Amino acid sequence: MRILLLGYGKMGKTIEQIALERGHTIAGKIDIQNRPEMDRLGSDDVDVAIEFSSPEAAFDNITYCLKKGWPVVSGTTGWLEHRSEIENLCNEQSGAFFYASNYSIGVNLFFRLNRQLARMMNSQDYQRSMTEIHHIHKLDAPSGTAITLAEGIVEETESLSGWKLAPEDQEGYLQIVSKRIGEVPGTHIVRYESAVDAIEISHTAHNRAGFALGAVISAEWLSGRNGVFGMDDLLKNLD
Ligand SMILES: NC(=O)C1=CN([C@@H]2O[C@H](COP(=O)(O)OP(=O)(O)OC[C@H]3O[C@@H](n4cnc5c(N)ncnc54)[C@H](OP(=O)(O)O)[C@@H]3O)[C@@H](O)[C@H]2O)C=CC1
Ligand SMILES: O=C(O)C1=N[C@H](C(=O)O)C[C@H](O)C1
Repeated sequence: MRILLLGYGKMGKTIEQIALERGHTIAGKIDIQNRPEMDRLGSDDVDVAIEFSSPEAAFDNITYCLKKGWPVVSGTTGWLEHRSEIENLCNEQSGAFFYASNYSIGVNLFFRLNRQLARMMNSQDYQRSMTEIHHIHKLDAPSGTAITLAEGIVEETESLSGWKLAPEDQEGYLQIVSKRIGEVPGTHIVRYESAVDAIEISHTAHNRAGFALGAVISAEWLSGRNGVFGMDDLLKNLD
């Protein structure tokens, strides 16, 4: 496939390496400096755009691609208040849009484990909390992955009605603590604490290769499909 890399930072570069290893070609590498280069690419020059840019840029980038008729795989976090607008545009254009807050297969297994544990703990008297740790360059907090985990816990827990980012803390809300340390690629910890014991589950990314591989596999999977998709569609047969 001819892949347009929209956002050529830490993720864009890792995706390029994995895409080339899997036999794909790169139709363009776009970042903030050379964005006008996209205008020179025609509808037929790109098979799929993989978009990992910034919270401020994602909405315009995805809109641009869908209007151009390019299928889009996006992993940018921190812009999801506009998600339904993008999904509507995709459907209006009969386009293809794939989104995941985290493309790592391990994290998507962790999402399922998290939900199952939350369901088991629903009627148990434990204090629930979450910590996410990322590198100091990250622009958004909490991480998109932490939000997905929190949504899973809130949906499975009758006593919770939402989440709050620390230092905000309110009864009936799951507190998420965001830490920014060095070059940490991404760690998520869910903790249940009682007077007598604690249960903790965690996922630790050792590098960005798992995210990038998942994004390239998603782009391959999206080929020939129209509609709005996510990792649950791709991993349907994983149960
Ligand atoms: N879903 C997932 O699995 C994962 C998601 N992410 C998310 O992906 C996003 C990118 O992460 P990462 O690669 O680490 O970040 P980087 O800051 O390393 O890279 C972002 C890139 O986007 C470019 N960019 C900024 N604005 C625009 C624009 N308007 N048009 C085109 N390109 C633009 C930047 O250009 P310049 O350098 O010139 O500013 C930079 O090259 C983040 O939101 C992050 O949370 C990250 C890892 C995994
Ligand atoms: O910015 C990052 O680096 C990451 N962002 C994603 C998120 O916000 O969850 C995924 C991963 O944790 C790395």
